Amino acid sequence: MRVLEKAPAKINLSLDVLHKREDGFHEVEMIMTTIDLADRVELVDLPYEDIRIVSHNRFVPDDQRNLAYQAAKLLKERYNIKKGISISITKTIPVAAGLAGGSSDAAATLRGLNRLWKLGLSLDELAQLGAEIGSDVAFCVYGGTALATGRGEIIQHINPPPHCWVVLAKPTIGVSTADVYKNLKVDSIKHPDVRGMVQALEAGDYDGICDLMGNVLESVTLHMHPEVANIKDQMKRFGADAVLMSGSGPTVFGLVQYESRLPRVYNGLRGFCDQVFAVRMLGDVNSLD
Ligand SMILES: C[C@](O)(CO)[C@H](O)COP(=O)(O)OP(=O)(O)OC[C@H]1O[C@@H](n2ccc(N)nc2=O)[C@H](O)[C@@H]1O
Ligand SMILES: Nc1ncnc2c1ncn2[C@@H]1O[C@H](COP(=O)(O)OP(=O)(O)OP(=O)(O)O)[C@@H](O)[C@H]1O
Repeated sequence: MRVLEKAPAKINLSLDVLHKREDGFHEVEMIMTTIDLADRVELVDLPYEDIRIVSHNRFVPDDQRNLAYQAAKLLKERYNIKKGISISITKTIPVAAGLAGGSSDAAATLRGLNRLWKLGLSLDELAQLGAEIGSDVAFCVYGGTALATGRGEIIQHINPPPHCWVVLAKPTIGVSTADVYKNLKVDSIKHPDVRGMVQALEAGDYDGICDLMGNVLESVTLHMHPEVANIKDQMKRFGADAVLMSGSGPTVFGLVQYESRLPRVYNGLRGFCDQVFAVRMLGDVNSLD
């Protein structure tokens, strides 16, 4: 049998860090939403007991380092599944970009294997398993729009952002999430108004959302890679309504309300960056169906 799952990227409309925890992780408060930039995960039964990763992207590991591999292994062990699986990942989401590509592939693998192996698990149960793989995986299991707290695994669904376009530009550098958190100076953070962002989303207030966008990890990544700040400036100059770095970066995204403005932002960025995308928000929780 064969199962196909879409694995969309996320952006962080707001990302705050409250403090460093005893377990080494950081306590966060962030707003995440899925966008229509997605990998494709295809799951096919194998006639022998093994987990095989097939990917034609040279930056994607094809062994136990792959988060999709870890998702399959976790389900096999937890539910004593004596079956083999081939996981083909067609990447569209740039790797190590702050867009949760690997996490979304893992989440898609959890959803897909739940169907293929008829495990009957709820999304909440899959999200709990996902949290064992990585902090962003729980959100990616549901998709949609959410307030994420804890180390990112406690998910509260909220209203999707109003209809708009998202332009993304990824510089050629890759960024290590662990390095960014390690270099964050927790005591000198200027905190974004995450709860205000929840209210703006609940009210469908596009201008409010634009005004309240903020990400405390920017200070670290922009310091390490000044070209990210340059891309932010260019995106603003070309007419995006609001511009922010996603997650630990280095991808920068800009919101554009009117389609008539999109070509100027998109084409302007193409002069600076190899990887530029213009996509829709997919912020509705049912967008994975
Ligand atoms: C930056 C974000 O992508 C924003 O959505 C997430 O906070 C990171 O999520 P992720 O990549 O799934 O993170 P994980 O794979 O769980 O952790 C990678 C590393 O980032 C650091 N980390 C991650 C999440 C968190 N709340 N605090 C941390 O300090 C830890 O050093 C950890 O070893
Ligand atoms: N399925 C996968 N796709 C891409 N990278 C993967 C995958 N599985 C494991 N990885 C490893 O994870 C690293 C980070 O890749 P990923 O694209 O998930 O980063 P990210 O978008 O910054 O994640 P996040 O936003 O959750 O911090 C890569 O360098 C790669 O070695």
